[in-house]
Amino acid sequence: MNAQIEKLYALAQKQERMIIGLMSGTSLDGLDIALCKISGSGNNTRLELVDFETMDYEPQFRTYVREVFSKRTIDLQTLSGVNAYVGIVHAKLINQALQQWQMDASQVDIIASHGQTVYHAPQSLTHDTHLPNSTLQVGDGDHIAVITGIITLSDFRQKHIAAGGEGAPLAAYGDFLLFTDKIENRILLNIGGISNFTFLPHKDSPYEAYATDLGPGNTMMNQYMKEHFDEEMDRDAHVARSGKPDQKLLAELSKEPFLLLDFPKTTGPELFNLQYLQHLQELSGTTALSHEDVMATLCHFSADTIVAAILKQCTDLQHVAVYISGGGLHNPLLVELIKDGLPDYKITSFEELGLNPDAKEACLFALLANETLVGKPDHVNQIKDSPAVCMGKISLPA
Ligand SMILES: Nc1ncnc2c1ncn2[C@@H]1O[C@H](COP(=O)(O)OP(=O)(O)OP(=O)(O)O)[C@@H](O)[C@H]1O
Ligand SMILES: CC(=O)N[C@H]1[C@@H]2OC[C@@H](O2)[C@@H](O)[C@@H]1O[C@H](C)C(=O)O
Repeated sequence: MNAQIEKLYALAQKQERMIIGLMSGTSLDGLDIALCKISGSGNNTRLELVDFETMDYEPQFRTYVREVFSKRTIDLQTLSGVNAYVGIVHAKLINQALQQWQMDASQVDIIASHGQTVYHAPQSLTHDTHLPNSTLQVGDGDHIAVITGIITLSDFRQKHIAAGGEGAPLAAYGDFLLFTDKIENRILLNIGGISNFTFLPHKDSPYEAYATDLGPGNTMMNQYMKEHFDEEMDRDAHVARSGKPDQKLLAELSKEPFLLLDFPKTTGPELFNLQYLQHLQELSGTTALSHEDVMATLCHFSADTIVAAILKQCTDLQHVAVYISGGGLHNPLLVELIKDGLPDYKITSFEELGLNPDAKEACLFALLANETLVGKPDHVNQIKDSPAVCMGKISLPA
């Protein structure tokens, strides 16, 4: 037997595994690296976050990725290069993190790599019924396996689509197994570039768990800050706080058909971007707004979308608690507006559930890899409209 396959077989039989989960989101700020100790599988999964680091990207990384990021027309040579380049950069950052943690690659069993989404194209975006739902993550797993010397699982979203999903959000799989409660109906709200939530009804509830994207989280605010202030983000909402939301633009933004679709659904910056904003400013006669007022409007738009979605899911439920993770948790205005819109619900940081909110998504991929190695697809057969499958492709270091 190939020694690497033998190793994989042995890993699947261990009591517990050290798995590195990786996530790189739309904001392109850095690579989230979560070192997780995982035992069991399914409802018996135990996940301990041993170490976590966000390794910052060099500006050159952002420049290369932005050349192909959520654009309909790109240079194929660049895409091909970026696929390998992202894998190589991620592998080197893992090696650096291991050095920082004074660990040897031999102490890590598996790497679970999300890669970098460069295009997400559900049919709700393309309106093309001949082409299937599709999504593209770059950062090839073979490069990661060869450079780190660690068996790598990657490209998790393709199986989800192959089995009938949209390739996202995958959060429900981990959230359902780790955070379902006996009494509380939980909303695990993640505010990344795009906002999404997992609805976790309490254990005896007749309702089903599911995860759905909601709309923009930080992405439009980030894009606007980059374009007009040459900043990666509106740190602590200074700019948005100094402006006033414009009701005409807000009303135009709120007409977006995606917002009216039933849950679950998915989206990305392919829809919510600056060209889209410009178009709606023209439609609403608000092109003369100050940059500060546009930022205030975008922050309100993200908050309103999130509040409306939570109310839509939870209005008839009791014991609802909302746990927030993702970078949006650090935007004080956004969180304030969400709290104002949901005065009757418990709203708190996801940290209360015992896991670092910034590490949540990277941990998810570690858990998904663990399920692929030792779980069973029917561990997750109670998630609405999401196929019960194990995900990820296997790359061997040699
Ligand atoms: N102090 C802060 N003030 C305002 N916004 C912040 C702050 N800290 C983080 N953010 C926002 O959070 C973003 C990073 O969030 P996160 O890491 O969850 O995004 P992501 O991983 O790129 O998202 P996704 O996984 O959805 O693509 C930043 O780009 C910024 O918009
Ligand atoms: C296609 C893609 O990369 N989607 C991401 C993105 O970032 C947030 C939201 O949009 C979510 O749908 C998803 O990531 C998380 C980890 C998920 O799949 O649950």
